Amino acid sequence: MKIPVMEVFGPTIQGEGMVIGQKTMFVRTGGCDYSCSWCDSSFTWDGSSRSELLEAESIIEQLKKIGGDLFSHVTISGGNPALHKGIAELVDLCHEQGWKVAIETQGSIWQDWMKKIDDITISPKPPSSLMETDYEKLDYYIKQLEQSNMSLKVVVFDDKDFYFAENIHTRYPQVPFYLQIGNEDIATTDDRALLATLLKRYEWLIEKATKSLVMNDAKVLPQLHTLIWGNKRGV
Ligand SMILES: C[S@@+](CC[C@H](N)C(=O)[O-])C[C@H]1O[C@@H](n2cnc3c(N)ncnc32)[C@H](O)[C@@H]1O
Ligand SMILES: Nc1nc2[nH]cc(C(=O)O)c2c(=O)[nH]1
Ligand code: SF4
Ligand SMILES: [Mg+2]
Repeated sequence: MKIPVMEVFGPTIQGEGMVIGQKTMFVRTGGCDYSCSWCDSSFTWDGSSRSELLEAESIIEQLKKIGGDLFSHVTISGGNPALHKGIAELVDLCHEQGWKVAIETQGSIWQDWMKKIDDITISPKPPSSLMETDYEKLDYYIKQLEQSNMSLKVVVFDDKDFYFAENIHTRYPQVPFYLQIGNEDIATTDDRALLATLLKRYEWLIEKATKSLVMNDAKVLPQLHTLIWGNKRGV
């Protein structure tokens, strides 16, 4: 079953969430059921770039061609990779190669192959995204993954987003929880100015978390790749 692929890149480091710092390859799929106001990967769904329809075997070939033997971990992101049934096969083939597989999704569409994933990041969207979370679907998702290595990650831009994050963490207290700073300027090429802004935002979010009783067990992170490479694509 074919999968729409926007880009395959790496090895680089996972810049976000539960396995931050992990050396990994990325497979970025096309298409999303959301359209977040601040999406840093909108080229996956806004029609500005084209995807290539690939069988899982071809994606494995691409990974080997681009990454050589310099990796043992593959992160599937998007867009929303949960749109694609064909990823079941891709995950199996990665595992046959001895690679671990991580996924980034917003938790809006369930696929049974989700249970095969080694590191699952579910990232519900706060009010600033202008998206609406379907809590019935999210409850089902979290329930299905009870036995899995899963985490929740909420991107925070403002106080309302932080309140949303507190609610998510309170609703699923048993799930490891990550706060991530939002990047408000996804177009700038001025890396130094962006770095300064992001570090200020990080300081602000740390301050919010340290003052919140609800966040006593939360982890607060920046997007590490953005601190290093700015808005560059494919890193
Ligand atoms: C591009 S999304 C793709 C996966 C999936 N659609 C999702 O949103 O979880 C990957 C991660 O980047 C985060 N992200 C997107 N735009 C961002 C921004 N401007 N600042 C910080 N994080 C952002 C998303 O919240 C998500 O956690
Ligand atoms: N280095 C790096 N880490 C990431 N973590 C999540 C990413 C994503 O776009 O899903 C991403 C990305 O694009 N690059
Ligand atoms: S859910 Fe993810 S890929 Fe889709 S629009 Fe939002 S941030 Fe972008
Ligand atoms: Mg990204």
